[in-house]
Amino acid sequence: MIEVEHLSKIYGSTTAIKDVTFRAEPGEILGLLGPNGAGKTTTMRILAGYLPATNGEARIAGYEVHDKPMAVRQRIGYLPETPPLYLDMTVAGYLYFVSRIKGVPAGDRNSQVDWALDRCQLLKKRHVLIHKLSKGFRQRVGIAQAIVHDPPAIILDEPTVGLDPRQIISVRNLIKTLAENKTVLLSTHILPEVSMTCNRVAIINQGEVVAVGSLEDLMAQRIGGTAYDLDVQGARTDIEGQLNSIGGIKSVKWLSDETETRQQVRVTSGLGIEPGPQIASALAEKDLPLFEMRRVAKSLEDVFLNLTTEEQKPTDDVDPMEEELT
Ligand SMILES: Nc1ncnc2c1ncn2[C@@H]1O[C@H](COP(=O)(O)OP(=O)(O)OP(=O)(O)O)[C@@H](O)[C@H]1O
Repeated sequence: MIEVEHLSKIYGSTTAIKDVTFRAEPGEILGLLGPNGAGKTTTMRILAGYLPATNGEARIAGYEVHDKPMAVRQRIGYLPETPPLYLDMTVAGYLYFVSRIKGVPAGDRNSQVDWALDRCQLLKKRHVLIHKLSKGFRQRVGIAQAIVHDPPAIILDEPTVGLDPRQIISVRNLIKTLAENKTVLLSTHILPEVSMTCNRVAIINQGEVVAVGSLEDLMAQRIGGTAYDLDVQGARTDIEGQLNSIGGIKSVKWLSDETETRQQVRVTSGLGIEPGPQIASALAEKDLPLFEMRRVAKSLEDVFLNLTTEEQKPTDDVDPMEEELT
């Protein structure tokens, strides 16, 4: 339903996005996750037909956004970061106005407005002036204007930014109900938004998509390695020698002072390698007493930091977990 292929946008000397490729299917909420300036808004504006791409293709329901702008506009609903609201209009008046602009036939406008008000739980606010609404309700009006013509694809730029926690929950729930029979693409720079709302994620950094997949897949692919924290007694050279004798160990990092008799050490394995049993037996082989061995869970936050900071790292071999240690 939403397809982006090798999309690039260059503003003067700034490459805002480069070779961006992803797709989202009906019933899916795809999160476009990236830090500020990553290129999320640029990608969405191109998809919504507000901005021409420099290269590549973007299609909505099979229609190329540049070649078929009218067909695309009928099939897409777009909520920009700042919703384009007319504050002196009533909620229903504004939605009626938007439905007219979006080409809803005159005879269908009232029913479409009622439908959008109902979907966004705004029926009780229909006669209220928009400037009297709270930020959360204004965001609902912003979403209602995006869906008033019942498009199959919805694009939401940072839909919960600036809302209080209760409003965030309510807007997230609304987005989930919308996705039951539509395709939703939403951008965010915060990871919890993705884990709470989205089925899949495309992580974008410095204009490039660095990973696409379900959260579970990304966790498995990107952090296939395993880390253990050990509390072991003995000389560092003996401990290190035994740990490095195990195949697939990527790094051995000391967490305690060398002078201590018991050493705290973090051992990290390479992708797809589970070193737990060998660690225990390698240390036992040299009579190095192991007091504690704890598997360190890596979170989605680690994956995000790893993916979005890769270019600033000195080498590819750096353990993503080192960031939390330094
Ligand atoms: N009109 C413009 N002219 C020049 N550079 C621009 C323009 N719009 C965006 N950029 C640059 O393109 C890059 C991507 O910006 P974009 O707004 O798409 O990122 P973003 O991920 O949406 O970030 P944010 O969450 O801060 O809006 C940034 O380096 C930005 O400075």
